[in-house]
Amino acid sequence: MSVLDEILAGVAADLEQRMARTSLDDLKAQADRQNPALDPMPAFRADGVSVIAEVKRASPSRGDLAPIKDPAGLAADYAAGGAAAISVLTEERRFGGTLDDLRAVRGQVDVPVLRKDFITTSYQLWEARAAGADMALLIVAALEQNALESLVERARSIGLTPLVEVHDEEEVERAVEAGADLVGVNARNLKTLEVERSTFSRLSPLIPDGVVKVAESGVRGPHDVIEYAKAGAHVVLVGESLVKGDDPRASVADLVAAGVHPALQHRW
Ligand SMILES: O=C(O)c1ccccc1NCC(=O)[C@H](O)[C@H](O)COP(=O)(O)O
Repeated sequence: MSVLDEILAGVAADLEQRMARTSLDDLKAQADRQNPALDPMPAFRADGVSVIAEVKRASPSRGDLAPIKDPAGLAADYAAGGAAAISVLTEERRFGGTLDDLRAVRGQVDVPVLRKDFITTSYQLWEARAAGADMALLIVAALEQNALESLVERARSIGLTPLVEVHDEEEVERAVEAGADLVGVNARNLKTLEVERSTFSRLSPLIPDGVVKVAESGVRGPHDVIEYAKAGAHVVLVGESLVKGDDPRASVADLVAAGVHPALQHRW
């Protein structure tokens, strides 16, 4: 079984339990009580490289990263440093996240919040909106094309901006076919879990003009922001280096400052 299949099996088992506890109608009622979702796209399309800063406790590739006792406080630091959005990993078994983390972050920051999880059902999209998310991750490798297309449509219909994640050429084609206007190239190979930053520069030219390109994984510091941006990234998504650093606010500010480097003025 691949790592992705193992993660998906655990996610499906946990989802079954939540579905037994909370009906879809209840989730929809909770979603109705939320403020309207925030649109991240204007900030992502603005000058400079936007930073999505991630709340990430652990990962399959690295094990425990940081205990993060106060996810809302961490998110507030990220936002104060200039993050355009906050990503919250809500997968429990391998990443140590929860939907409660997302609720706490939502209550603390005014920037858009991404539910980063392994979403295969519209129920999970409703959970995301009910917890206050503005965006939801859809991983092409985890979805048949029909399911991908219907989840992109469903996400939008409930106000969520879908971030459609790809790892190779075929997945780029599928994301475009599904009508994605926010595409994340994840440099982490799902088979080996190794980060290969060159994946972004290889796939970036295949993503049509007008689509916002997100470089996911492997940003160690400002230098990687500049390199991803030179290869066409409008947004970078950063987890490990931020949660392991001493000063998340300053670290995000350094990444944001790198994204307005004079060498990057050609981007849109
Ligand atoms: O991080 C992992 O080990 C991982 C393994 C399998 C699927 C997804 C995984 N990570 C999720 C992410 O996409 C990253 O958290 C995100 O891109 C940030 O990456 P990084 O800055 O390298 O922590």
